[in-house]
Amino acid sequence: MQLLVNIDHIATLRNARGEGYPDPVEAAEVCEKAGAAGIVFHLRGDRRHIRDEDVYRLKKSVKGALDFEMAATEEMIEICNEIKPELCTLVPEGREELTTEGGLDMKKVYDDFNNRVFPKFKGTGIKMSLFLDPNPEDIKLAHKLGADAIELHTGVFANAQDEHSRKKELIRLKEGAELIHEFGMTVNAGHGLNLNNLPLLIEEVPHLHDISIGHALVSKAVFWGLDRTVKEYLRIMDQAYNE
Ligand SMILES: CC(=O)[C@@H](O)[C@H](O)COP(=O)(O)O
Ligand SMILES: NCC(=O)COP(=O)(O)O
Repeated sequence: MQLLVNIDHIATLRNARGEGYPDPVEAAEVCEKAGAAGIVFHLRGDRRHIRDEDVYRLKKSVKGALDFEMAATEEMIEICNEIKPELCTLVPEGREELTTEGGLDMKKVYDDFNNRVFPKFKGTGIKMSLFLDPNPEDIKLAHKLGADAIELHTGVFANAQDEHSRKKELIRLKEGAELIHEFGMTVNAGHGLNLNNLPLLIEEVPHLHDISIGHALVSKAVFWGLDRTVKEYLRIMDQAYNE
């Protein structure tokens, strides 16, 4: 299991004043030095945070895993194929949304992904991941499509308002992870994770590989600094895993 830090919101802060700081590439360097295994970014169609030049600079600078999150548009496919990250995570993207609101609906996207999207990545060496809710039907279709990995959407678990709904979603995530693993795909997870909910996820959900965390980690770093914050995430991941 490894921590990948999403640096989108370093760019949000930079863009708020149109200055060149804080620099997401410098943030990525600090996170890797603190022990993160890699970096995640979401290049959105509206470029609200990460911009094209960040992506090219990240490609040059990041030493560990690079996870390129994107909508499956022709524009993004072209940039991703040029960058050749280790992992490409396809996510649904709504222009008006504040953040990604759910996983891909595989029934809706299957034909398009099968006929248009996946063929464009064939032979590139880029591993393909799909951002999904823990629905068995979606996971089965992702396997049929030939995905290498599934990133389980942990937002419902993270935002659960009461113990009952949190436990219910944890069971779905656990069963989802087991199914993904049975199919031989890598189990990744992310969205809305923080220092409070992460230990429970790790204790209950098996086979986790990449855990990607952005907004809460960057927010905590405003007070603690990135180095201390990344090290604290790594410490609690280690503790929860070994409990
Ligand atoms: C796929 C996912 O859960 C998040 O990485 C999300 O795509 C991040 O996007 P924002 O950073 O714009 O919220
Ligand atoms: N894929 C999830 C991610 O990169 C970070 O999501 P969040 O922690 O910003 O919600």
